[in-house]
Parts: sequence; C-alpha cells; structure tokens
Amino acid sequence: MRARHVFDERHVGAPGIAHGGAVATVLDDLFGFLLYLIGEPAVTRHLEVGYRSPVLLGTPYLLEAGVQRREGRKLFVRAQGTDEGGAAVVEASALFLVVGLEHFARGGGDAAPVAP
Ligand SMILES: CCCCC/C=C\C/C=C\C/C=C\C/C=C\CCCC(=O)SCCNC(=O)CCNC(=O)[C@H](O)C(C)(C)COP(=O)(O)OP(=O)(O)OC[C@H]1O[C@@H](n2cnc3c(N)ncnc32)[C@H](O)[C@@H]1OP(=O)(O)O
Repeated sequence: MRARHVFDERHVGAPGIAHGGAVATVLDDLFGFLLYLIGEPAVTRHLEVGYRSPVLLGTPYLLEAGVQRREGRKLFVRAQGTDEGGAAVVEASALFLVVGLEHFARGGGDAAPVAP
C-alpha cells in the first residue's frame, strides 16, 4: 500500500522537524489502514521505528507498507518513508494481532464523541 503524507506545524518537534511520536503515529495508522484494506481486524502489539533522517514539515513523503509474513493470528508488517529524491528517511516494523470485533467494543465504541 502507498500513501503520500505531509507533516505540518501541528506535528512540530524541533523547529521545522516533525516530532518522532507524530511520525510513529502516522506509521502505526498506515499499518492499521493496510490491515483494514486486507480485511483483517488487527491491533498493534509491537511497533519499532527507525529514524534515519529528520522528517521535515511541509515536505511530501511517500509511505509504503506491506505484510511481510503471517504466523496464525500474528501479522508482521513493514513500512518505509522516502523523500521525493527516493532517500529513505524512516522505516518501521510491527507485529499486529488479529482480534475479534468484540475487542473494539471494550472502549465503549458507541459512546458519543467528547465535546471539545
Ligand atoms: C475489516 C473490518 C474491521 C472492522 C473493525 C471494526 C471496528 C474497528 C473500529 C475502529 C478501528 C479504527 C481505527 C483503528 C485506528 C488505528 C489502528 C492503528 C493501530 C492501533 O493503534 S491499535 C491500538 C494499540 N494497540 C492495542 O491497544 C493493543 C493492546 N493489546 C492487546 O489488546 C493485547 O495484547 C492483544 C489482544 C493484541 C493480544 O493479547 P493476547 O493476550 O491475546 O496475546 P499476547 O499479548 O500474549 O501476545 C500475542 C503473541 O505475540 C507474541 N509477541 C509479543 N510481542 C512480540 C514481539 N515483539 N515479537 C514477536 N512476537 C511477539 C507473543 O509471544 C504471543 O505469541 P503466542 O501467541 O505464540 O504465545
């Protein structure tokens, strides 16, 4: 799966650079969306992120993610982010566990959104 992403001032860490936690969130969400597309309800059990170069705000990055292998309910996934020159700036690997739909009900999923 491929996506294009641009971080902005909402994600700032050091001036002009995306916060590492924001980068990890995007990669985790990319994996979540990948597995949603595949049709497997799964959640993150383990996530590892390698930060090779600063991720700059206002700069488009190509994100690519795929399933590396499956062992029963365990899905091992990998992703990388590259800049427009094709240089890898970030990479991630994760273990997702396939869960039943009842997993998502534990948070009270039908509760009304919290008012701002
Ligand atoms: C297609 C239709 C989908 C419809 C979905 C419907 C509704 C969904 C609604 C909304 C979803 C919307 C948005 C989702 C948004 C973003 C998704 C992004 C992803 C996330 O934001 S998601 C949140 C963060 N996530 C969690 O909130 C998980 C908390 N957690 C748990 O809920 C439990 O942890 C659970 C259930 C996962 C497993 O629990 P458990 O007790 O069954 O299993 P356990 O933890 O013991 O580990 C299992 C096996 O992994 C092995 N293992 C562990 N670490 C390893 C490592 N590093 N390397 C190799 N193996 C490893 C162990 O060794 C063991 O292996 P073995 O089974 O062989 O012994």
